[in-house]
Amino acid sequence: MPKSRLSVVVTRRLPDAVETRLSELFDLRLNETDSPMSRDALVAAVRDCDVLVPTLTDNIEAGLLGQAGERLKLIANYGAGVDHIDVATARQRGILVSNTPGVVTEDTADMTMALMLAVTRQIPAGLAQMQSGDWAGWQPMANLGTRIGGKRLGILGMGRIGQAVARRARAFGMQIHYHNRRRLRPDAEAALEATYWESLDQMVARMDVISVNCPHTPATFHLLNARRLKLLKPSAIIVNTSRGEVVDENALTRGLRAGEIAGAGLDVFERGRQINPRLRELPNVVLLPHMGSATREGRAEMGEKVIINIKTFADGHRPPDLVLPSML
Ligand SMILES: NC(=O)C1=CN([C@@H]2O[C@H](COP(=O)(O)OP(=O)(O)OC[C@H]3O[C@@H](n4cnc5c(N)ncnc54)[C@H](O)[C@@H]3O)[C@@H](O)[C@H]2O)C=CC1
Ligand SMILES: O=C(O)C(=O)CO
Repeated sequence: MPKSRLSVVVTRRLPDAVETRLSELFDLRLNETDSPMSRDALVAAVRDCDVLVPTLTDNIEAGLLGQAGERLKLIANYGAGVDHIDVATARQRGILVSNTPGVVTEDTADMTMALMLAVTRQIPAGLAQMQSGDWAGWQPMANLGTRIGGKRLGILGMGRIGQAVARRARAFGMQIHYHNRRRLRPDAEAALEATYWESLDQMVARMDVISVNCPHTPATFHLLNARRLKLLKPSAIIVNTSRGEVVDENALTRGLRAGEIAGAGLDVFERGRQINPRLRELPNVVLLPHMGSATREGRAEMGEKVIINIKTFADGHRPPDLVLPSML
């Protein structure tokens, strides 16, 4: 295949095979350091490339897009979430945005279940006993957790990942409930034996576990705010593998400390690495470093999707994973 003249800038290091394939197809520029590009480096990149491949650690905001050169025509995000990209401004400037949905679904749903079990079955506390050598041997009343079988799971955002969580949770014997922007089609709802709640307030008040799986958008920012968090049963736990901004992290921390919420399993945080320090101190909280989709297989497939999106665009067609402002 002849080498396209498209100039592609990738902001972080990607799997070797992905970088190799990109370099075979395009004029590729990599960020050799694998730390997020400085704003100056990003400005230089958008001024002088046809395609930018950012990740969620880049802030592709209106000011940056305002400095983009005429050449920039596609932002092919390496990741499903696009809340770090001003998609509306990109659209106004004639820049397409694509993402990598689907290939992150199953891994992120697996991690959602892992967090749910880690919190309800106190896995970190057990691990700590084994690592410190403090285990006193089996005791009938030690290390008691809560069974998830038979419990009510409320999924906030019943899209790809939400539905994959529902499939897994059903296999664990949980009852599936959900709140979504749009109700699922009756056949999809029936297949998951899922109960739809039009009112998020009513759903959160009745669940044993809440799983946050909607994207971060202006409409979902602090969807679980202080008022809603107060509606939760004191025995309920929250698992968030979507974006930290959907949950008011300070209000969640207060609720956990006050015993108004039983526990939380969090893969994502409202201010990135600036995690509320009080969250770290809580025994009923399991924190992970945004690793929901982090499998070698998934990262390779994300790269393949990026390549397909750029290649399709280079061939004069609409990228298959186009993100439109109306979708957000
Ligand atoms: N922790 C991790 O490593 C990962 C996190 N993610 C996050 O998960 C999010 C969801 O991913 P997918 O399931 O693939 O997306 P999706 O687009 O398939 O599903 C999102 C669902 O949320 C619903 N939704 C949107 N706005 C809503 C609102 N205001 N109220 C109620 N529901 C609303 C949509 O209707 C849709 O059904 C991504 O946007 C990303 O932020 C994705 C991959 C990995
Ligand atoms: O794809 C995403 O949105 C992530 O959060 C990382 O895979």
